[in-house]
Amino acid sequence: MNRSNWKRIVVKVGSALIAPNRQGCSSHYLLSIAQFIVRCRMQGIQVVLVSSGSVAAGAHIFPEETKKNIAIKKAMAAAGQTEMMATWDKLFDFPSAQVLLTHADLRDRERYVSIRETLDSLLDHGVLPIVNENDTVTTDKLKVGDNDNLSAMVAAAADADALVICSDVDGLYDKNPHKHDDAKLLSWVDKIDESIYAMAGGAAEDGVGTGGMRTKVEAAEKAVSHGIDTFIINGFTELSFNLMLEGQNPGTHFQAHEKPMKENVHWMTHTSNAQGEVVIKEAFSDPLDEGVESLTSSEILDVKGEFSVGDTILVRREDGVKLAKAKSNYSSCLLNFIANEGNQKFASEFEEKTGPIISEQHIAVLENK
Ligand SMILES: Nc1ncnc2c1ncn2[C@@H]1O[C@H](COP(=O)(O)OP(=O)(O)O)[C@@H](O)[C@H]1O
Ligand SMILES: N[C@@H](CCC(=O)OP(=O)(O)O)C(=O)O
Repeated sequence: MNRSNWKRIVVKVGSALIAPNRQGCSSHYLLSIAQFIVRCRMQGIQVVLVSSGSVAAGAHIFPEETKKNIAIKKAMAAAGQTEMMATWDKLFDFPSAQVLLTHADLRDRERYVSIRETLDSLLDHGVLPIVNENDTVTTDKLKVGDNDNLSAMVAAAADADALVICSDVDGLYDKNPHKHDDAKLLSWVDKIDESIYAMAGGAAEDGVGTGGMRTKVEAAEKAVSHGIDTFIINGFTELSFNLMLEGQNPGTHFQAHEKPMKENVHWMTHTSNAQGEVVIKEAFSDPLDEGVESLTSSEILDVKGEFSVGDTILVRREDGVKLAKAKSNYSSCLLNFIANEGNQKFASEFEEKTGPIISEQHIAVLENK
């Protein structure tokens, strides 16, 4: 494991580590993680901490029967966030900073750049950013939903060299080690495909956490395509961190792509959320790779969702294959109007003046065609 080029890393810590019995936060398992962070900083490696645990920390404040209510769950998070931050802050003799984000922040290009600038400022002044999802304001449309994927988006925004995801198992196994005694640890993954996802299974089963091994693989896929080495390690054992500091891999190492995606293409592919989609004629799809100006309203069969100029949309082929994600230069309302066959004369003149439907500067052609 080549750790020599690490200048900045992101460490993700799940609920089970910071609120192990869901009766508030405990630093019991955090001491070795805090020591790892301190020793990284002493070696000149900047660290961003992504910490779950606010919901788990706040859970005991609310009656058991109310905990399924989403508004109560958000209140739990708000109440627990203070305790989560305080639990971490008292372990360090340097300042920490609360960074609360939603997916709405990360998928907005202007805010994404602003987040990067703030993280750079904090890190350059020796402050430890402690990132969590801003559960108080999230909705189904605005949230990332799990801190595994959030940590990968933060690692991309921070342009980190490595992402270390702390789990309650040693890493990714070929099947769930809690259900199969013969499960074998994968110490190295150089290609994340359906076979890897099949090993990870479904969503988390522990209640207050929201990740699971699948979201960790999703996070790894996002990070490695940005050129970020990703590790899943056992956060409960000090040995994991000692081995990491010695340049050894204690868990599962997902190899960073040698040729990472261009930054804006990665953002469009893995962070930006499509607010709607256009369905195009099957016969058309090939020239999409030859230039976006060839996509005109005459090729559009359907416009789905409501979106504005500048929003990200999905370009889907008639047979359902996702072709690209791109910034739309037209609103859904206008596209519906010009895609209507009765308006073709107006449409061609309008498009001639206004320009291509999707932006050539902000497009990610999707590989899973
Ligand atoms: N193939 C697998 N390898 C490792 N863990 C797996 C696998 N499939 C499912 N799991 C489950 O995923 C859990 C780890 O994810 P999660 O529940 O989010 O906990 P944490 O966030 O604390 O790591 C493991 O405890 C295990 O029960
Ligand atoms: N914002 C939430 C994150 C929940 C979450 O992702 O939990 P986990 O799967 O344990 O990392 C919280 O602080 O509880």
